[in-house]
Amino acid sequence: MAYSKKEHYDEHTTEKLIKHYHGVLEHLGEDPEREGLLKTPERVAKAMQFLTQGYHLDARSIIHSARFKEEVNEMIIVKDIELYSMCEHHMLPFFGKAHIAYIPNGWITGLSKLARVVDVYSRRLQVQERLTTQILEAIKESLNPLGVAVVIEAKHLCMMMRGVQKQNSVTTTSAFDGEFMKNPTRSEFLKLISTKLD
Ligand SMILES: Nc1nc2c(ncn2[C@@H]2O[C@H](COP(=O)(O)OP(=O)(O)OP(=O)(O)O)[C@@H](O)[C@H]2O)c(=O)[nH]1
Ligand SMILES: [Zn+2]
Repeated sequence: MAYSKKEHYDEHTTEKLIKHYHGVLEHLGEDPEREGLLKTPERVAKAMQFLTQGYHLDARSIIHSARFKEEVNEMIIVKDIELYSMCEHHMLPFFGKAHIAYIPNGWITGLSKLARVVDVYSRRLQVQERLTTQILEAIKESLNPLGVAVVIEAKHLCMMMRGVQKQNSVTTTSAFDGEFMKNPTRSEFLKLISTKLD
């Protein structure tokens, strides 16, 4: 699949979504013809395509586009990668941070590519657990590292704005592979992601 940095708006999809969101506004008791809402179906159609653009991106080709041979055997961590996703149950946002680490085995990748991989899988309808393991699997398959670790901390609007209405709960999910299955390596990673940079 081609890897493009452009926002993805498909004309045909936009036209179809506009009709649906026009209907949604009506069903919610709004007047889609009032001035403030005239362009809303089109705006929402484009916003939703932006927020789900991950379906058109391929994480493995992103990593392969900046994969370098390098004899490094130390843990590489990129932490506090902000993410915005949407829960597949309510189509409401969940947002937070991802922390990624890997121990290379001959190959490294561009640091920004790890953040792009987070976007590839977060810009879809998701559950946080699957998002976490998909990121791990893409790094594992593309770099064949000695170990990979992914931790995601997120707040879910479906638990804040509606439903149980809990404003302060944070969900943490994690996935570990290879060296990170061993306690000392995992502990070092968890310690390093909990320290703050000033
Ligand atoms: N495991 C998991 N659950 C999620 C995630 N995002 C939302 N949920 C949960 O998905 C569940 C869906 O439960 P349902 O009982 O079918 O839906 P609901 O009646 O709207 O549930 P409430 O949110 O409890 O009102 C809820 O418990 C949500 O909190 C996620 O990323 N992972
Ligand atoms: Zn939800």
